[in-house]
Amino acid sequence: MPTHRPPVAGGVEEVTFTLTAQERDQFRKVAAEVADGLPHPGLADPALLDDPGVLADIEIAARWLPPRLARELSRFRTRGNAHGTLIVRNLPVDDDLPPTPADGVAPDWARLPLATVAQLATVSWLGDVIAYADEKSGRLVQDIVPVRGAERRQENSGSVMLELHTEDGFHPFKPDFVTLLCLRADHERRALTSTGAITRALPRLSAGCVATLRRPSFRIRHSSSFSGAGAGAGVGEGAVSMPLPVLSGPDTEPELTADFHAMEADDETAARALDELRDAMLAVLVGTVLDAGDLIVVDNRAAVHGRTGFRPRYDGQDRWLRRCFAVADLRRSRGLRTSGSHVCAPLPAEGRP
Ligand SMILES: O=C(O)CCC(=O)C(=O)O
Ligand SMILES: [Fe+2]
Repeated sequence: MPTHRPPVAGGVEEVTFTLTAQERDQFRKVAAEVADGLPHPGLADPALLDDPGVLADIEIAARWLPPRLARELSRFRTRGNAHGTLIVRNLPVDDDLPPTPADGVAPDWARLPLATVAQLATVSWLGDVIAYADEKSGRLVQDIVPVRGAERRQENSGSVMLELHTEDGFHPFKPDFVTLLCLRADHERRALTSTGAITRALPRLSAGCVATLRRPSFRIRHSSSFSGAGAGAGVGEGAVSMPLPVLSGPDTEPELTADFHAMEADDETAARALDELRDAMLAVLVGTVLDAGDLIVVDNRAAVHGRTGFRPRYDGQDRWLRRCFAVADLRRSRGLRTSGSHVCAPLPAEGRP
């Protein structure tokens, strides 16, 4: 069960970048031009967008993004910031939105050409897009909506508080960046997307806690979304990762892999260290309600993210985000992908490629 109290909204102003109306129109023009040329003939499955020609066209068009935005994205990719989070407001999205899909899957990405191209163009400044065959059918751009019956799940289809987590922390090729583009806020604007950065939590941790978190004494249960409908023949629900450290890398700016719902500690000391980390994270958490056209980028190595609870109505106007991941180096996952594809095959049974 989720255990954290909601963050106080705010604290994100210093990492928020808002496009002017003129910049949004410029971006809209670039995205619309690419979108008009899609889908390319011969796409294996237009729903997946997993086509090198399409992605190359989007990447080239992304060179014409408003320069202020390109500079922000480039700076965030190379240097990061204190919150491990960048919020971009006022991105172009499609005016004529279909109803929020009740089953969690939009009819076809081509129904949302502007939002899709705008998100992929933004992502191309962060790295290479990546997806996983055993999660959301391997779609490069995934729909995140509340699903009836899944309310209490610790997944993005739920609507109770979603516990702080590293995205797909159990996966050897987990995303380096998670992007969430909002198409619709929840009715009451209660859903706060929250992030907690390790560099801000670190000064609150005891030396003993840090030393323990650097031991490979933690395992992450595979997300249940990795074994749901449409999943491949991977290890599935119930599988756990290899033992992992929570912290790795440089002393002052370590990398973080944590999940306060799905992470298991191997012993009492490790369990206490994880509790201490959670308390420290709660003290530094920042949160924001995403509105239509807002995109949050989380550096998945620097920060954990989660979401407060909200009340879906299942009336076609529910909260709707679209998610897309990037990695700094796609080649590392070559053993799990067929040539030209950005989608990783299901993990083999031992949980390693
Ligand atoms: O709904 C949100 O704001 C966050 C969802 C989330 O963690 C995800 O889709 O990875
Ligand atoms: Fe997430």
